[in-house]
Amino acid sequence: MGIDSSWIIPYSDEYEGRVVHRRGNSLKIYDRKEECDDDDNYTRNAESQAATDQKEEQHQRLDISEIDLHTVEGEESVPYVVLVQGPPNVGKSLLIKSLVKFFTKHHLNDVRGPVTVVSGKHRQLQFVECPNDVNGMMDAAKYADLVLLCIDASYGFEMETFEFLNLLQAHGFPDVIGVLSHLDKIKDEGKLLHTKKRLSRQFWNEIYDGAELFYLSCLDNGMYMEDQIHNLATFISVMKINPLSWQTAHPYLLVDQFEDVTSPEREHIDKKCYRNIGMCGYLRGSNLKRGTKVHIAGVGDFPLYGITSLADPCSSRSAAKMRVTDKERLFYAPMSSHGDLLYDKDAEYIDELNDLNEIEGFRAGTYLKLEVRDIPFEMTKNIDPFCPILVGGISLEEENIGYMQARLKRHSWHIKLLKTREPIIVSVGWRRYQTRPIYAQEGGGSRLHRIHYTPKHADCLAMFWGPLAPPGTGFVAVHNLAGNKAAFRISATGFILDFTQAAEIVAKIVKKRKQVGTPLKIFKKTALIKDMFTSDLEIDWFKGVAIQTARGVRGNVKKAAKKELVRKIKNKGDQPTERIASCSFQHEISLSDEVFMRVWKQVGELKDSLDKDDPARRQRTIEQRRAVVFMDMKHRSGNIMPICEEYQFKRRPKEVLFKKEKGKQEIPQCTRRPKGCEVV
Ligand SMILES: Nc1nc2c(ncn2[C@@H]2O[C@H](COP(=O)(O)OP(=O)(O)OP(=O)(O)O)[C@@H](O)[C@H]2O)c(=O)[nH]1
Repeated sequence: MGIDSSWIIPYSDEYEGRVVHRRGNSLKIYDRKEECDDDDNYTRNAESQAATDQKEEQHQRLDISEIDLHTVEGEESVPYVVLVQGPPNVGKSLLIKSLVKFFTKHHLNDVRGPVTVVSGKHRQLQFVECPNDVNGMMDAAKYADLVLLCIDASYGFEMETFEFLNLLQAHGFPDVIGVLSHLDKIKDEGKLLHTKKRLSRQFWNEIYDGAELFYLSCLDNGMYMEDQIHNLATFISVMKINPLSWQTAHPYLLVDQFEDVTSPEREHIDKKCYRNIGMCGYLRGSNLKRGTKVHIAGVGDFPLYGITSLADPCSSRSAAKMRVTDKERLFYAPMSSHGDLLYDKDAEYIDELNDLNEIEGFRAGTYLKLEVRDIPFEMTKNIDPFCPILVGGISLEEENIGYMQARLKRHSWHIKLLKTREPIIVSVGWRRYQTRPIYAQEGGGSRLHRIHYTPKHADCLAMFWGPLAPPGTGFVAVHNLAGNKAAFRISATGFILDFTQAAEIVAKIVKKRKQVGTPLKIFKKTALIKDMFTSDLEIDWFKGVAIQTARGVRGNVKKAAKKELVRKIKNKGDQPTERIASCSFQHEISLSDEVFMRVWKQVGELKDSLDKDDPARRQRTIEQRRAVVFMDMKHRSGNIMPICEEYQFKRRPKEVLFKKEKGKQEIPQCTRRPKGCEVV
């Protein structure tokens, strides 16, 4: 099957240090122009490269006999989240199935939700397939301990990979291992070696020099070859995994079992009633203290109604207390219908609840069931086992809502500049929500000049209203969440600077304004101007400031006009004689002239009245082509609208996919492969 040519971009020159190249129906991203040329000449160099590559491959193959899977001491019992990420059809599910088969000898039909396996005496691994929608990718970048970045070698790097790397950069960079799949599709030996070399060089350029990269070169009975999986599995079983600072500072759960426990009577009366839910998962990061509020990604902030400590369903130590067969002990994937240990009071394993140390709270590593009440029905209606649920604990400080000052840089692959007050969706901390920032640049002194658009290649300040996040927290901004868009979806990245002095910052932001006045009386080159100032005091402040008429006659403000003179001119004693400025001009002006003065004016409140309005009205104010469907969360989250999983977008017309810059070159908007397409 060929590629639909409508989404293919034409050949483009260097772009962000890379070359995007179209050859026939295939489209690839190269690190450097030479690589692009190299690719054409690969056959000439193939023989000479073959020897070098074979050596590299030999180095890469691990001597597994030297590694003992069960001798790693002192590791925590909480499973590491191994996120398998990659563009559609790259082989993510197949990789998880092959790894699960290697560790447990079980065959997994579908990869739904997290799959936990015991990989050794001291290590459990939880495999999660990263969804391809932006919401799922944003959350995954926050909970991943290790990322297996899958790249289709027969196609090359795709947009999803670059988007995900940007998300990782903003949320802290966990360990990343590259996995090249579909190598068996490249039949020519020379081309295969050349592709391996080119992709590994590109991968190292993106991650770091010498980053681990594994090759999966053929299938055996519909699964990856066992010896190749053995190498990868062995490596992830023993490698040191470093937790991220945001993760260690917060308690969080990746839900591997979800229950709707609303009473059927309540549901019968009102189908759209608020629901009570139970969520199970390993407590990660820091301890969970009583009274901690949690944020359910995409839904909102909720207090915890109940916390129950359960036996670890995938540990050889506690498995005896659960009703599982011996075989299932090393394998736990309730959403994939394996080891479905439904919560049972008799089997409940409670030691840490009544005697819970109030100061310490629930320890990280404990398997918990969290009960949350009054959740909007949309959450249970839209639940998707392929999209894992992230539940993050929030500190008291993060419960508040206010102004934040951030430093932001537009991503140079995003075609448009970001416009002040245009709604964007930010992913910061555990949350993702829509806000309407004001962009500014440092002006003279302590002044901040409001700018209408973000600079093209430089960073700027962004002030926005939202749930507070600690200074230094990274964030990502996107304009829309549509999965079918061809364009690069990350609009900007940045980090929070401060929120404590928000009110002062707001007072400092100024914008350019034109004050307009009209002549009251003209005495040759001097004129009395009305309607430009609000008081005589203001006229005093603006003494000497340049003014101009619409015809271009320049002048400046002199002083407030004398009261007797104004009274005489107006000829009505009771009319106000204030706010009339005496101004001098280069030439005589006429009574029909309009006089302008350019001033800096305080922006005032950042949060405009729209933020307080109901969701329906707010929705109407957003550009029509981006019709975001919000949950009605007004009563719970004040004036912040959380983003739910359910979105509807109108397709952008095809012609907008190409934008000409300076009338010269077309900027590539699409290197995303439509699902199901094959390279010919
Ligand atoms: N020939 C070959 N086929 C592969 C390879 N890896 C995966 N496939 C096939 O590609 C197809 C898609 O694989 P999946 O594992 O479902 O891919 P995925 O990334 O999970 O796809 P999505 O869930 O749609 O994003 C399956 O038919 C696999 O058998 C490979 O290395 N070589």
